[in-house]
Amino acid sequence: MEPLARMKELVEQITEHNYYYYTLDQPRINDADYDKLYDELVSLEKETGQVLPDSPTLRVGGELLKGFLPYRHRARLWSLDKAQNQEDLLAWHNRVVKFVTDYNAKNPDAEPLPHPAYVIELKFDGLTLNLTYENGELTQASTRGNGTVGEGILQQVRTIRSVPLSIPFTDGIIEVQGEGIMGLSVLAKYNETAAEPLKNARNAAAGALRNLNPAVTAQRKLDAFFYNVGFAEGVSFQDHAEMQQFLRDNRFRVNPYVKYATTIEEVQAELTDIEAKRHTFDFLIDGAVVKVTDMRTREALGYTDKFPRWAVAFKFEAEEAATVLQSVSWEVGRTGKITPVARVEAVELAGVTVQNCTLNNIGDIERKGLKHALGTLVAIRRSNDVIPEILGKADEEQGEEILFPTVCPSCGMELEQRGAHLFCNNKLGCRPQIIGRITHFASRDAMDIESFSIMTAEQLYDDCEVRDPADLYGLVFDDLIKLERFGERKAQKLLEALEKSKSRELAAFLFALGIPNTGKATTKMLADHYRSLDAVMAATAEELVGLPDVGAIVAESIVGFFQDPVMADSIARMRGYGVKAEAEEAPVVRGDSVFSGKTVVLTGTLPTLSRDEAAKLLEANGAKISGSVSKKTDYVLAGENAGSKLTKAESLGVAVISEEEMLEMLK
Ligand SMILES: NC(=O)c1ccc[n+]([C@@H]2O[C@H](COP(=O)([O-])OP(=O)(O)OC[C@H]3O[C@@H](n4cnc5c(N)ncnc54)[C@H](O)[C@@H]3O)[C@@H](O)[C@H]2O)c1
Ligand SMILES: [Zn+2]
Repeated sequence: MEPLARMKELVEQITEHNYYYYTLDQPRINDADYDKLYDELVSLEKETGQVLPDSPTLRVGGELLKGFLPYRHRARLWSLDKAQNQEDLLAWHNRVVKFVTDYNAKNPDAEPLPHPAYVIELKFDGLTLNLTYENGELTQASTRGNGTVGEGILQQVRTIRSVPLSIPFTDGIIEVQGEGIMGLSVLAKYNETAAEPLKNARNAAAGALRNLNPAVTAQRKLDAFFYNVGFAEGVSFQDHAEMQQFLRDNRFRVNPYVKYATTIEEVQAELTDIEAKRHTFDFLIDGAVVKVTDMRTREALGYTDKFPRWAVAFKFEAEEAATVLQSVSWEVGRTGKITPVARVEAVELAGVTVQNCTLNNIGDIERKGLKHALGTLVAIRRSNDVIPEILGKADEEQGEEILFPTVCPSCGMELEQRGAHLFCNNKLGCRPQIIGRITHFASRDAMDIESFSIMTAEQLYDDCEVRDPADLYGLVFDDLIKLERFGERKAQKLLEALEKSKSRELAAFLFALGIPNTGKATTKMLADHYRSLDAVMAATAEELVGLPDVGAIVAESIVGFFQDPVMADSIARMRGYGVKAEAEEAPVVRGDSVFSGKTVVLTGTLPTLSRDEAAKLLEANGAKISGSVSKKTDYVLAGENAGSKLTKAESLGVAVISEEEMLEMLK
């Protein structure tokens, strides 16, 4: 196709997408695909040296919605130049450095511009807000609109609790800019009871702020972060930090995640760090923004038609895509829970090919409006390190119905619905459940039965009638030797490993049992507290709820588990075979250490100690180890790739120490 014809086509398509995205808050394609079209247009314009008069590359944002009063911003609102990768970022940095060098050479008499230093902020994914304060009173709030004129949404913005209605600065008019957002936990909570669940926090925030009924906006419980003073009478700032301080002093919510860097290498390292942490924030970000800190340099650099030359948005790899939902299968887990697993048409997502997605449970399928979505386009997202999840339908088309099973796909037993989940209760006769339970029982953090794998569990189920972890202890040499791929040595080794496991301590044994809703931290705590299996088994729900990190659901799970005759019988048989499950001897505790009586949380990978070793060492010095960070935490011991616990510690002002510092403190 002729470049010009293709450009016309692209202008038309992008204009249409912009309308759906900016005006209706109902994007029809995902951002990655949109960016591809946009980039193609930009490069064609460069190649041909021509820009069509109605090209979207000339504009910021979109059309105004009728029903809102137009508002003319006192200072223009800009879009941001984009860097898709480190190379783009470096090119931007080089342009800035060159500009500053040339500028200083050309203006020998003026005070030279400083060597560029940068600030890195998160790029919040919500709706741009411009707030106007006159003599200290909030008098107007508007969307970005086309950058010059936006829509007045004062009534809507007033519903955001963190937006100040009046501020200490009362000497004239100022305009501050920020982003209206919906917290991810707020969105999840809203969706729990919503008749129509919201798919995405960005659209939820943008849609609420541009809803003509402020009562709807209020229900969404929005929040906002502010990052810029766009216009101010009689106020000027030397650098970004000073401007931020002004925002804070005037009680605007400024996001705590702000980093300063003096070299581009530091900027690059910071960007990598933010991308790794992106899922630990309770709000959506689609990148990070790098800005020159010095205000005189910003002014000298100036603006293009569309964006400031002193800032660049570093975009993260897309983590959302649309693809066809092909089928749904049902998997039985070790607790009997039935999980729907979706097969989708292969699609590229953040660098990996995705074919399977989780759907969580039947309640989730209904809540996300997916009941009739087979064969249609769905939106998928990769979150953290779990397998991708389906967010909802990607278009209006009706597909075939996803039929929910009434009997177990594996054993045929009738299923029971508990809450949003389906369960197969056939604990003694449902193969995948039993194999899952036995494999978990043998795993490293549990009974640590060496060389045991899921394959071993399958073989033992099929050929030795092992139906319960207790059956493992009844196995003899003659049973094992007849198994495929089992030689004398292997059979002997497994028997020895089983024998050895009988001495595993109580905490490991409790974890091995696989009590629903109880992880390693909880079973360890139970073992430390009760110090005997009989005492744990006799604990009441009331008693359990009084223990750290145990809520009503966990307490009920524990009590219910030990009341189940199948489990009680299994435990009795194991003890009959000689499984001890005794508490570890209480370590000798030093009372005079700095950690004595302190609560410590461990996170990330430590340079020399394993987390367990560090925890033991701290406990021997009188510390209490906890699984979650709160105001009561005294120290967070953080290693590499520390995630949300570190972020939380920083936001609560809890002391963060490294392994080296801990060892120093123990001297
Ligand atoms: N899917 C679609 O149909 C569709 C359509 C249009 C645009 N888009 C997406 O939107 C992007 C373009 O968006 P744009 O021009 O509205 O915005 P932009 O990416 O150019 O970014 C500018 C905006 O970033 C926001 N921002 C967030 N944090 C900030 C910070 N710390 N400092 C400064 N600004 C910050 C501001 O609100 C500002 O208006 C595209 O790349 C595309 O991904 C998607
Ligand atoms: Zn079953």
